[in-house]
Amino acid sequence: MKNIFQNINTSVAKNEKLLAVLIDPDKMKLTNVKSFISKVNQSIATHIFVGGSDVDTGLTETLVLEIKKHTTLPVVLFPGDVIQITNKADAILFLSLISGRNPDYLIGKHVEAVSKLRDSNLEVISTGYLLIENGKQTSVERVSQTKPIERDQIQHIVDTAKAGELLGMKLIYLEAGSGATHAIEPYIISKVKQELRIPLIVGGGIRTKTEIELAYKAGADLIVIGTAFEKDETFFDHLRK
Ligand SMILES: CC(C)=CCC/C(C)=C/CC/C(C)=C/CC/C(C)=C/COP(=O)(O)OP(=O)(O)O
Ligand SMILES: O=P(O)(O)OC[C@@H](O)CO
Ligand SMILES: [Mg+2]
Repeated sequence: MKNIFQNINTSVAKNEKLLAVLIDPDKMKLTNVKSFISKVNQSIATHIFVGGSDVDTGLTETLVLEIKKHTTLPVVLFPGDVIQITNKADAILFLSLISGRNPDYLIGKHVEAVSKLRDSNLEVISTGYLLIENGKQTSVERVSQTKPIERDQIQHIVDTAKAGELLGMKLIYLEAGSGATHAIEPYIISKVKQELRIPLIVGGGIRTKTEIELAYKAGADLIVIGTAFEKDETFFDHLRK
């Protein structure tokens, strides 16, 4: 048992900040995994997330197995759909898209997922997932057919996150979307964090060390970065342990 959620909570209590590298099974070549993960291992990353908005069947499991050959970091599924579930990972963010009003992404996919989760050893971590408007349409918006919350609707963002906590969700994830033009702004992070007692994940469009530091300072407990590493692996050099 890996106790991934418990370890996140312990880090938050000690004010130790966490960083997840997001690997998209659609974009990562299996032959590149070894060298990519060796860079992850030498960096301040604490978690590896695996997922995409739109991934073909089977790709996720093969990728997770390859990643696990090269690291002891926890591998957490961050699935856009049920077909991305594999029990070869350590945990799954059981996302409910609470910024939207599509029943399939609030509860429907979850019911479908149970037959796969029932017999697996995956640690299931209930996560309230909020898509925030970032200046361009995101894959999540397209796939889920939902509208993100406008950036200036601060109270609605805060109330949605808090509603997730009150429903018993274990984590809240503020998502600007992969490759977002505007990452979640620090003042939004800090408003949400002030209201929450549970850990806060922030991702989408974060590309620089300064943006990472500002997001941590505002109250992000765990930051997720995918595109910046996909585009330029030298970014890892700025994030050495
Ligand atoms: C309950 C299960 C198992 C599945 C549904 C889970 C839900 C509700 C997901 C929310 C909506 C969604 C499509 C999320 C995708 C999350 C994700 C992996 C984003 C990262 O992918 P991108 O990087 O945006 O994808 P591209 O790079 O393909 O654009
Ligand atoms: O790819 P980037 O823009 O880093 O976004 C990471 C993640 O939050 C997307 O779901
Ligand atoms: Mg992506």
